[in-house]
Amino acid sequence: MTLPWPSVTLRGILESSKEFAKKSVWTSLSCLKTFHLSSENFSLLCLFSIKALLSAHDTIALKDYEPVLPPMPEDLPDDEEATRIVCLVKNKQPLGATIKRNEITGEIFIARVIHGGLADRSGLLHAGDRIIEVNGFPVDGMEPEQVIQVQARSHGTIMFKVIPITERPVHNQTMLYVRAMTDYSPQQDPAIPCADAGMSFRRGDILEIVDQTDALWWQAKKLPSSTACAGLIPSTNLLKRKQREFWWLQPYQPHTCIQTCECAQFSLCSAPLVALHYSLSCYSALNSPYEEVVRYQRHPEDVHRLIALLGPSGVGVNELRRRLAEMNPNIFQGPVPYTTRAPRGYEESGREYFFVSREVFENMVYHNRFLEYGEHKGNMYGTSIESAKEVLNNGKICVIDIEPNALQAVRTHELRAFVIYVKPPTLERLRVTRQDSYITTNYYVNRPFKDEDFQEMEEAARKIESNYWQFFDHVIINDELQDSCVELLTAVMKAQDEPQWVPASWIRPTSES
Ligand SMILES: Nc1ncnc2c1ncn2[C@@H]1O[C@H](COP(=O)(O)OP(=O)(O)OP(=O)(O)O)[C@@H](O)[C@H]1O
Repeated sequence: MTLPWPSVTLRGILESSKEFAKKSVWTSLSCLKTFHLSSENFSLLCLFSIKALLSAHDTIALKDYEPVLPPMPEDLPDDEEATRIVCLVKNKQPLGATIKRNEITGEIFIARVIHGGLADRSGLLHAGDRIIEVNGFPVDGMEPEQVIQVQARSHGTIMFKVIPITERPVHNQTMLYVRAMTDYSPQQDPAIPCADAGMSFRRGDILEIVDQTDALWWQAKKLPSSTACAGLIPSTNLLKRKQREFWWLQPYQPHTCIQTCECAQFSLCSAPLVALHYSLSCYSALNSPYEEVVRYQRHPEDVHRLIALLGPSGVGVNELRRRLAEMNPNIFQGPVPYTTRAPRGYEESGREYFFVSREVFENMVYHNRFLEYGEHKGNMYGTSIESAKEVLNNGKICVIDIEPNALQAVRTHELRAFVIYVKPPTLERLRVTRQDSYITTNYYVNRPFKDEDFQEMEEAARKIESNYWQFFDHVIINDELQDSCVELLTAVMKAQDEPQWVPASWIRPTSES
């Protein structure tokens, strides 16, 4: 689709090319004179330059440029500067603007112009402009849907007569990048001004917010972005409001489609607020539907980022962590855990475990010094923040496995965890790959996998994904063990050496922190 050109512009191209040719000739001549070339060379070069310029001019002048725009209307009103005629070339792309009607006066206005869309790129239509005519049809008093029909009927070009907004508000847009903490589908949102102009996203997606001028509807692009055109998404405040309403009004029903809304991308701006389904299962999604992020690359002299592995029981988190440590124990290391059990003969405090009394352990729990802790056969076990930091301060890469409830404790400024989710492959692939593997459960140590184990693993994975997907920096499907080890090593090195999106609060204070 080509850019919409106002009719004056094509003519302008021809005029400016002639002007350019003239100017270039004079510039060339004066330059050559300045360099005191011999009169013979000077006249030769002049000849070449003139020939080339004239030939370029002739080529441009002989060409027919498509499409041919309609002539400008002759009956333009006297107060001409008050109105503007805008001709856009129609193609399959939507116009990239929404309209609204003043319910008292019946006047039609441009409600918003979508960033990077056709109207925006023309630079000729702006939010607040009043539309008087579309293709010669006066639109005052029409319903927005009727206006859409008028513009939909036109072929080739579409002409708007508008009264430009007198004082366009100046918005100093600051670039904002966020990680979506919830799913959103404009097609399931009856409140969106125009579903076709909306942009869907999933938890964990990185969004570039290109326009926050509207308090309710922001414009954003999903990264990495292949499109120039932004889409509408609910603002933080709007999502929070909907989440609160939904929280009070409805029992949790996953993925309920309440109502679908059809509308062309040129539609009424305001719509009634209807309670929506958003994933509310995660506490932090309720706190903030978007997490502000920044691009962060670890400085080679900084401590490494913590690597946190997470997955359903039996998927192979320990196996992968063990193999990674074996690859190079000088680089990869786990933190030394704490326990209240008595040391065995060969064990040394600070090597296998830190052996501490229950009183000391409970004191550490009280002061939030554990990333995770639990009780097993009457003894307490736990991984402390200090143990992880000690590995990192020694210049090594600390690799730990965590339960989902430790996510908040590791996603901090001091540990800067890179979270890797280990996902089971399909049931068929589990049956094939785990034929010679053994599982340890609450009741058995090392017994062969059964089909029920695989089903439980799949079910646990579904729950983890539906609640925590937004926190995963990388996902490994643990199918063939060897491939997973290679993928893990690659991801771990990328986390340390390549730029990553991290919460902005890790780098600088934010309004949320
Ligand atoms: N890709 C794989 N192919 C075959 N066997 C695997 C694979 N990954 C792990 N295993 C095996 O599956 C078994 C369970 O793995 P592991 O103990 O690492 O699970 P886990 O995720 O740490 O579970 P838990 O948290 O319950 O300890 C082990 O015998 C391990 O060798």
